[in-house]
Amino acid sequence: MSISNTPEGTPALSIRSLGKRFGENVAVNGISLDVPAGSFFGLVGPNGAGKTTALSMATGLLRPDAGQVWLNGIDVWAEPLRAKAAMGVLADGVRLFDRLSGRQLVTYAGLLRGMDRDTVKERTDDLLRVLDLEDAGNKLVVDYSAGMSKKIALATALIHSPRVLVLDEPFEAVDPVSAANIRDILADYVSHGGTVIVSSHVMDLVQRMCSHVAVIAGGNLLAVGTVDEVRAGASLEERFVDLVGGRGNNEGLSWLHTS
Ligand SMILES: Nc1ncnc2c1ncn2[C@@H]1O[C@H](COP(=O)(O)OP(=O)(O)OP(=O)(O)O)[C@@H](O)[C@H]1O
Repeated sequence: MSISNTPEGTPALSIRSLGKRFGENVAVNGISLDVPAGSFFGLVGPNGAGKTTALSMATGLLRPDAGQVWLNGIDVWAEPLRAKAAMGVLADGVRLFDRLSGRQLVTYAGLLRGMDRDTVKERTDDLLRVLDLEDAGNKLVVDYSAGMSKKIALATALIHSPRVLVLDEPFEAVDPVSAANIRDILADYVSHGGTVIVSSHVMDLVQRMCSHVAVIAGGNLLAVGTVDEVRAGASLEERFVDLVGGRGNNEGLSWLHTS
């Protein structure tokens, strides 16, 4: 089955009983969920919830202890090359080849994907322009700010025009103008048939941007569905706090009071 022959209705991403533990610590506790093709899917959860671990397993970066993952119906761990050809990944905490310039890094990502040089050059120019990195294109990535690094990593995830984008915290450290540009790019991508899976801590952003959302905490899936289903009349932030708990732990820092 080729990617273009993916049967109608096949989820962009299917996860079944996915689990990972680090020593005694269960990071992801047998999660199952489907990400509908063409959706803008948010993954939210408190710090340490298991988001990065789950996304790393879903994208073939971290081997699961248990469970299975299919991307467009392709088993990610059985057929990694085919699955990875269909995805663009912005991973959290993965080091970039930072002795390359931004332009070289994006070019390298395109060539690695088997694209021809002219197309790579054209798309690299486009990506540097829309991500406001034209001036920094010839600077080494090691000298980039956190937000610039995030944007150039996003460019490497987009260059081959993947069917599914998996983005771990794409807005972290990114300035508001660039964030708005990235949102526009992603919304346009989804409106033309792409699927975006994005983890974020910014509930307001997820509520405005995403069609679907999953809430995880302590490695467990607490809620999943359309954003309207999950928020059930409240704001996503209120619903998140209800589901996850943890408010009211801020008593007892009287030593912090300066008057
Ligand atoms: N390589 C690792 N070795 C040991 N423990 C790990 C490792 N990676 C993650 N963990 C643990 O697994 C749990 C889930 O971490 P993970 O990074 O997936 O959470 P997260 O939801 O992405 O958090 P955040 O929002 O803070 O980025 C945490 O308890 C974390 O300490």
